[in-house]
Amino acid sequence: MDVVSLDIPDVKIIRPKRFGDHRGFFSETYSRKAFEAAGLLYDFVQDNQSLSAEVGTVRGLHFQLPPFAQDKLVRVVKGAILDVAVDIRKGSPTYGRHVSAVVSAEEWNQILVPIGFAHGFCTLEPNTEVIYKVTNFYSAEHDRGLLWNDPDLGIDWPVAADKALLSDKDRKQPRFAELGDWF
Ligand SMILES: Cc1cn([C@H]2C[C@H](O)[C@@H](COP(=O)(O)OP(=O)(O)O[C@H]3O[C@@H](C)C(=O)[C@@H](O)[C@H]3O)O2)c(=O)[nH]c1=O
Repeated sequence: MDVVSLDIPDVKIIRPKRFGDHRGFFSETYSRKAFEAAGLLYDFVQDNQSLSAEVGTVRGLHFQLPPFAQDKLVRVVKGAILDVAVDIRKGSPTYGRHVSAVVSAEEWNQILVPIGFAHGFCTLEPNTEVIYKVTNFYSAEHDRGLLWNDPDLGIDWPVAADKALLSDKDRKQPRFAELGDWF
């Protein structure tokens, strides 16, 4: 398993080994042992999967408030996404900044987005399936978001605002300037 830190080093790209043969391949997509050996201590409690039919589907930017805040380990089993993590840790030297990375079935990479980041992605291929592990249970009351294309965040999304496919909720998320002091 390879681990590479992004420009905000708490966000990491992980690439599990893949063993290919004439049948296809085998891969341990998550191993607590391998994570712990790399110094990554996470207690994942829930697995999620989403399918996005259209290219240019944007989900995000999302996070849950304490005590239901979640670390997320995100991978793609079909298609590709541009994944984005925004640092919302007040007092962090990179507060308000973000990192992004293409995560895809082809690359077989994963992105680790820790607590204190708002997370979102845009699909780059049709019928993209994203699977991710989280370290806390879903809580609708603690579910929060930020407006995906808030100019204050300056995220270079691969889709125009008038073409992006969004949930009703995500179309009207609050601006970064309205963000509370949660992390
Ligand atoms: C996230 C989530 C949603 N749901 C339900 C609530 C709702 O009825 C339906 C769809 O929820 P959403 O519209 O929030 O789904 P979605 O927009 O895909 O939300 C996800 O976006 C990405 C970017 C993340 O980072 C995830 O943590 C999650 O917030 O599924 C659960 O039951 N459990 C969950 O863990």
